[in-house]
Amino acid sequence: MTAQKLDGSGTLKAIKAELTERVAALREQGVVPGLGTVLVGDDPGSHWYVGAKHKDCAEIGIESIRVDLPASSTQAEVEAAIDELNADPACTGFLVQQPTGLDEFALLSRVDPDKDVDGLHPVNLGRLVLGEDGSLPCTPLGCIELLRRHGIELRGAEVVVVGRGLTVGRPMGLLLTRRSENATATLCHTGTRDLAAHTRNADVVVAAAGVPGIITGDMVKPGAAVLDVGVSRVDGKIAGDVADDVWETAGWVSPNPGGVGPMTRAMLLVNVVTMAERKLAASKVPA
Ligand SMILES: Nc1nc2c(c(=O)[nH]1)N[C@@H](CN(C=O)c1ccc(C(=O)N[C@@H](CCC(=O)O)C(=O)O)cc1)CN2
Repeated sequence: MTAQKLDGSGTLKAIKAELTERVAALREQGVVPGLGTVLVGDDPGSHWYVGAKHKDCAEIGIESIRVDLPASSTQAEVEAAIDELNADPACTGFLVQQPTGLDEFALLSRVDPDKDVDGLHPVNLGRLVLGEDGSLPCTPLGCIELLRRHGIELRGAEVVVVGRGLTVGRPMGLLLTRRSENATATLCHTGTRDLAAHTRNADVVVAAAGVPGIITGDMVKPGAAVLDVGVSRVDGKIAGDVADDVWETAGWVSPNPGGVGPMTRAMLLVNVVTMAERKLAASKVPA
């Protein structure tokens, strides 16, 4: 048996087509959505990601505000760039591309929560815990949307998330256990005694440990869906958390590249457009 592909690249294309219509409707009402990015340093991967985000925006009618700063930038200089985007009315929302090599929590916390397109500001993570409206973190949201668009049922499913990082693992557990998803989520991490015992029982495995090949075929229930979130570089090539033999056991696998990465970009676009729509709706409410 060979697993079917959870096609992130194709899904990104479909989502862009849908968003193009929503952006056109906003523009007709005089609202031009704008995405800002702050990029620090010369990391080629980060440059590629930021370039791809702005290319996506251009394709669907979102304006771009790109702030690229040298690797020598201080915390204060990056915070000044954040303050400018917070105050810029042309910027619907923005993100600071990670990693920056600086105090990332301080940078994240400085972003206006209502302009936080990454959904990682402490206020937005709090809103997620409380079930209030706010931006949702792009990578875990992208995983859920990828499953939904391939007809994979989450309601009542056993989902094992491997990794407890702030950008994927922790918010993933919160998203999966919302009433709208109604999955049972288990968060595994380096302190988990028997990882395979958990993953073998899972209908869905989300591998976000950043350890190349940590999930092998013998650790997966036949027919399960396996999402490969980990991104490591081995000999200059992307290496995911999912070993090749998983394709022989699983029912569905997200390739890497071509799976969760493009979905992260798709959800970023969704967040920008949703923010612009919310601001427009709020401006119409009589005082
Ligand atoms: N502020 C943020 N920084 C980072 C985030 C984030 O969500 N917000 N996530 C990652 C990088 N990332 C988004 O910024 C990201 C990762 C991967 C992709 C993607 O489309 N990847 C392609 C392959 C690209 C390649 O060949 O290198 C794929 O998977 O097909 C987009 C965005 C860390 N930083």
